[in-house]
Amino acid sequence: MTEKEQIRVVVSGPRGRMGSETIRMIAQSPDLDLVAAIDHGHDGARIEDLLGITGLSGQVYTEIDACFSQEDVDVLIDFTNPEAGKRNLQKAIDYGVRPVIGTSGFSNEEVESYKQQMDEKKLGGIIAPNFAIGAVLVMKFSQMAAKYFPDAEIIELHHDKKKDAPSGTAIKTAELMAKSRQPKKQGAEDEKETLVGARGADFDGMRIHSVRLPGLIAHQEVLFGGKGELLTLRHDSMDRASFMTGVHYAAKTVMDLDTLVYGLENILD
Ligand SMILES: NC(=O)C1=CN([C@@H]2O[C@H](COP(=O)(O)OP(=O)(O)OC[C@H]3O[C@@H](n4cnc5c(N)ncnc54)[C@H](OP(=O)(O)O)[C@@H]3O)[C@@H](O)[C@H]2O)C=CC1
Ligand SMILES: O=C(O)C1=N[C@H](C(=O)O)C[C@H](O)C1
Repeated sequence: MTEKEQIRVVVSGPRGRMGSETIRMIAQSPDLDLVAAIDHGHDGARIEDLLGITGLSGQVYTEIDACFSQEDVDVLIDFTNPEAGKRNLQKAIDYGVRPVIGTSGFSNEEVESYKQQMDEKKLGGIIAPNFAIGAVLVMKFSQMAAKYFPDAEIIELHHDKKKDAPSGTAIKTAELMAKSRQPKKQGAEDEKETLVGARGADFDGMRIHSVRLPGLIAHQEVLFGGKGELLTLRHDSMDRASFMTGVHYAAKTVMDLDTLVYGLENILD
């Protein structure tokens, strides 16, 4: 691809909070071209009519096969739900389209099986639980800190329309921390919950707490306790624009990858 060529992008979940933000980002990015959108309704509609934004190119497809066979597509960006996201990712692999998946809810086993297929095809792609640079840095810093502070708890806080709990970001953070942390069951040996769920979810002995409130967007705190000290790492997404630098970077970077990467941190310099 020459520098002047645009990357041809399809967005799945165009009416959603993240999908519509992604479309606005693409419209402002000279290196990206919005080719089409995948929705589960509105087949054949113009994307600009669907979103009420003038000047957008491309039409809506309800059938991803029809979209990928009729349009020339480089990259699929998916912000839907776990079921649709997995279906769309598989279709992208089948058609040789590079996936950029922001949808949460992929297990490590699923990521591995998609990676094997993509390795065979030498197809680039990314699944990223969080595209905000600050959130990715908190994950990295948490991994560093967990080596020295095995006593840690994660509190993730999101808007009350979020369907999954805990967040994909919290799970990925805990996975990274588990790589450097000595295994340890968090809390008192003989602690008992007098109200079920009071101590949150258990990940490898660490606790994860999910808060859902109107007014929130996406936030995470990782607390580390040691003798006489407390370390708190916190990230706040106050606007969904916070994810767009990472989404844009991922859409460009997958063009030069020949495998599936799990986590934005693995493609940052
Ligand atoms: N990686 C990251 O940085 C981020 C990831 N996320 C994740 O992205 C996902 C979406 O979040 P968000 O935008 O807030 O959610 P929304 O519910 O606002 O958007 C999801 C959209 O997908 C649509 N949809 C459902 N099924 C299909 C389908 N089969 N094909 C096409 N579109 C479909 C929904 O339509 P309808 O409402 O009609 O069902 C809806 O418009 C979540 O998994 C969330 O966790 C969110 C923020 C950042
Ligand atoms: O649903 C959201 O909003 C978010 N979902 C992702 C997650 O589950 O981690 C990323 C971010 O936290 C926003």
